[in-house]
Order: sequence, then structure tokens, then C-alpha cells
Amino acid sequence: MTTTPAVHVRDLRKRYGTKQAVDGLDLTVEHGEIVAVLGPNGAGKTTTVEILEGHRTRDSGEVSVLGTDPGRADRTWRSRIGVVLQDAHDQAELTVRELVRHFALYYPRPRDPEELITAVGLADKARTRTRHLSGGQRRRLDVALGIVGRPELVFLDEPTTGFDPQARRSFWDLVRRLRDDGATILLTTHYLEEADNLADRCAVVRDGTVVALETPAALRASAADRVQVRWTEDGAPREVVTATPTAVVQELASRLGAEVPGLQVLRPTLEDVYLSLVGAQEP
Ligand SMILES: Nc1ncnc2c1ncn2[C@@H]1O[C@H](COP(=O)(O)OP(=O)(O)OP(=O)(O)O)[C@@H](O)[C@H]1O
Repeated sequence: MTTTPAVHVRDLRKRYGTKQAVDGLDLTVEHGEIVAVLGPNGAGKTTTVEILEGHRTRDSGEVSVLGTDPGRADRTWRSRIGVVLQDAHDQAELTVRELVRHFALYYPRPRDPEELITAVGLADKARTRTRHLSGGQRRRLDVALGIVGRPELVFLDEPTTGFDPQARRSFWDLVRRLRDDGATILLTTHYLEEADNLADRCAVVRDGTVVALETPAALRASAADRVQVRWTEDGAPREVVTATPTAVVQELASRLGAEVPGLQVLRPTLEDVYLSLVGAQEP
């Protein structure tokens, strides 16, 4: 295992006209990690990821992806990266199988197209022309095309947008299998549940900088002093926010009897922590 991180970004900056889209962003992704990049619309996630993919230039800052500056990368580097863009493919007349086989030809050590089609849940669509796929099925095909070359590092841009809940869960299993095979994964998502289930660490981006880079558990723990205890007393709903919910419940039980009416103990979710980090008002 190499000691250089898979992705290392320091003080990254990118401006479009007067808009400072990325404003001194730092990020490190270790080999074998799944990192979710979270942030409101316009926070600078796509710009950052596209710079890491070598698809956009930067104004300044240090960027190393698999040990190489993406601004100066060659074809060999590109073959080690898997990029899953939204609606990347435009070959509507080809079938799923034809398209995956076609993409496999570009790589020295591709995955087996049939196994891959099954792994992304498209086995029964292998002979379907891609223009006849549903939105969620197209996304799964995008993913298949992004990983057919057995990339060491996979970029997934909002990969499960448009998936039904079952498809989303089987997609998460697929991403975990990729990681278990040794891949590093950087994904952007607006689904906090996705980040919570999948990510080893979450990078929360606001106004072009990373404001938190932590495990989902550590992020939740940062709000451990904001547990809501709700109950009903004298026919009216009551609520306190506390760091010691057990003590509150004990006090209520001794005062109101063993079964406190309407008792609820609500621990902060990842979404609560996220919203307090980015500000509840999204643009
Ligand atoms: N090519 C461009 N030209 C001008 N401004 C741009 C360009 N691309 C992005 N921007 C602006 O830069 C800012 C950051 O955009 P970016 O797409 O990186 O955000 P994002 O976090 O990916 O948002 P979303 O969640 O909506 O995808 C936004 O204010 C956006 O309008």
C-alpha cells in the first residue's frame, strides 16, 4: 500500500468571472476509502470534482490524484480513473451489452461485460437499446461504463438520482463491492442517507471550502448535546433539548409515572448536523 493519499488537494481555487466557485479547498482521500462530498447547490462540488478528473483547469492550489497532477495527466493515468457522469453516453441505438462491450475495448484489463451488466442489475436489459431504458436504468448503465476499466479511483456524480429505494440499496452494495475490490471512491450526493450508509468519511462543502471532513458517526456525535426529548404533560406537548436525555427521562418518569405520555427521544441525524453546517437556508 502506497503512503501517498489517493487524492490530495490543498488550497484549491477556481473563479468564474466574479464568482469564486472554489475558495481555498482542502481535501484528502486515502486509498480504499469511500468519501461523500456533500453541499448545497452551487457550493463548488462539481467544479472541484471536475478539476480532480482533469476535465477543468484550476486557478491555483496543489492537486494530486493517484500521485499525478490531473492538469498534466496522460492516457495511462486516465485509464486508472473511472468517471461516472450524468447521462455520459449518447449512443442511443446500441444495446446495453453492445455499449458495455464497446467501452471495455478501451482498457487493458477490463471487467467481464456480462458479469458487470449483472452486477449493476441490468441483466434482463442486456439486449435493450439504451434509448429505451428508464432514468434509473440509464444511471446504472453510466456506472457500468465508468467502472468497466477496473479503475483504481472512481468518481460518482450524484449516482443514485432517480433510483427507486430498492435500486439505491443494491447500488450501495455494488459500490461497497468496488471498495472491497480495492477501489477508492469519491461521490457527490444530495442524499444524506446515502452518505450515512455508504461513506467512510463525508466532506461537507460550503462556499467553495470544506467545512467538515469526518466520519458520519463523528459528525452525528458533534451534535450529541442536541438531543430532543418530547412528551405530553397536562394535555400539552412539551420539549427540551439536552445533552443528557437519560437524566431527563428519569426525572419525567419519577414525576409523571413509569409510562411518560407521548415520550420521544430524538437524536440528531446526519441531516440535522449537515443543515447546521451549511446553514438551513439553501439557495
Ligand atoms: N462554467 C461555469 N461558468 C460560470 N459559472 C460557473 C460555471 N460552472 C459553475 N459555475 C458557478 O460556480 C458555482 C459552483 O458551481 P458547481 O457546479 O461547482 O456547484 P455544485 O456544488 O456542484 O452545485 P450542484 O449541487 O448544484 O451540482 C456556482 O455558483 C455556479 O453557478
